[in-house]
Amino acid sequence: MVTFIENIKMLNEQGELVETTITIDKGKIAAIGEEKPSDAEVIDGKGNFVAPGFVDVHVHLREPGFEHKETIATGTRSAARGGFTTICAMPNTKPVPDSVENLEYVKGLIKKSAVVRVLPYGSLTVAEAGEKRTNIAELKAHGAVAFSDDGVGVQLASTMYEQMQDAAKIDAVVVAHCEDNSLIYGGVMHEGKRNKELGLPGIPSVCESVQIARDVLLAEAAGAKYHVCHVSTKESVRTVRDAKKAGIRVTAEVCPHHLLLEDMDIPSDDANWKMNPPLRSSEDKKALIEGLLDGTIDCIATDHAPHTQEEKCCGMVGAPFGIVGFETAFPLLYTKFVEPGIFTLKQLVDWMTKKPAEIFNLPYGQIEVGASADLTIIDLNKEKTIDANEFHSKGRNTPFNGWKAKGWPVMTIFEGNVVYKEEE
Ligand SMILES: NC(=O)N[C@@H](CC(=O)O)C(=O)O
Ligand SMILES: [Zn+2]
Repeated sequence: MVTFIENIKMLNEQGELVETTITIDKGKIAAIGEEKPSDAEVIDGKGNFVAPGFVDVHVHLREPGFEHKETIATGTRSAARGGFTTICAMPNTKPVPDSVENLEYVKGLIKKSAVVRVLPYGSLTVAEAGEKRTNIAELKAHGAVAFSDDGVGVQLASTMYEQMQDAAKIDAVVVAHCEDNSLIYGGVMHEGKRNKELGLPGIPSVCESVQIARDVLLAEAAGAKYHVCHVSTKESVRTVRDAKKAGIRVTAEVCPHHLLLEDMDIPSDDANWKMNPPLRSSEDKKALIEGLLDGTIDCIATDHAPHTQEEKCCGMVGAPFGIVGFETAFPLLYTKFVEPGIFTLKQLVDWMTKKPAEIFNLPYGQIEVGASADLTIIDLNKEKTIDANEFHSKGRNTPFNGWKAKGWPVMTIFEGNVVYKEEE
């Protein structure tokens, strides 16, 4: 069946919005800017903006093992509502995809219930325990998109180095949650001014940056492609910038919440403000924005990390780290950065589509003839108050509840099929 989207605007290379049409045939983009084929089913774009389906390289779907927090079905419906059509699932599940058998099991679950494309990570170590190395060549051959022990840092330099050496041989990307366990000090938020006011234990910035510094040197020695998860501090940005200047193959992501919030915004001992890495200082936030703008940071990833309300009920100490992200990412970033002219619309869209796809060598994130028909239609003028109770995710854990934002996805198309449509 042929689908024809009319009355739609897309970004051109110059970053201007131009009116166009998109013809979809057998799940692929068949034509851009052409006339309606006679037999086509028509979607009225209502003058809205069409972006490539968003690509998120850092998400937690919780299944298998933690279905009380999220399932592949709810997580991917949440992704679709946020405009995401390709998401890379972190391996901190039970079991961890650390063997071909476990990876195949996870792939089977994805096949059964995902409504958007889910690309699973393989872990770097068995059970993400940091000790025994996984066979990444074998995992890559069975479809692991990249390799990470996200949720924890790889503590031993030798483990990281040896995995990077193996990754370099097969051109796989090593993706790191950077956190030195000896520098966490039982912290639940950033070590600065606000944690003292709230009487809560702090995590110093150096806990992150020291491991990035180690890893970029290991990546240089191994000749590996290395990607840093959720960069949160100014020292981390500087370290990545210096490493890039030195020719090291490093890329980095930043999360919406680290661009939008800082530790002083935390209103009280409320676990909906607890995530790892934590919200840092206002100088850190500024450095992250500068890092994106000067190309030090390559892309935006949500780190969608659902937890139950019971787990998040009773203050930060004892609650798990993490906040949900899919259903608020684009409108918040559009409202706070594109509307005031800090980012252009093209920059924001590229950081959420083309750029992450490039890092992981994925053939997605661009609207072009022959590509998978993964599209997000966005009403840039629509304003709405964020209501966590409306989320398609099981998670309600967000610090953005009650925020007003503009630029809401109204329809998400994955492989030519509508997987999300806003209720009118
Ligand atoms: N980011 C978080 O605060 N939590 C993530 C783990 C992670 O991404 O490090 C989770 O799995 O809950
Ligand atoms: Zn992490």
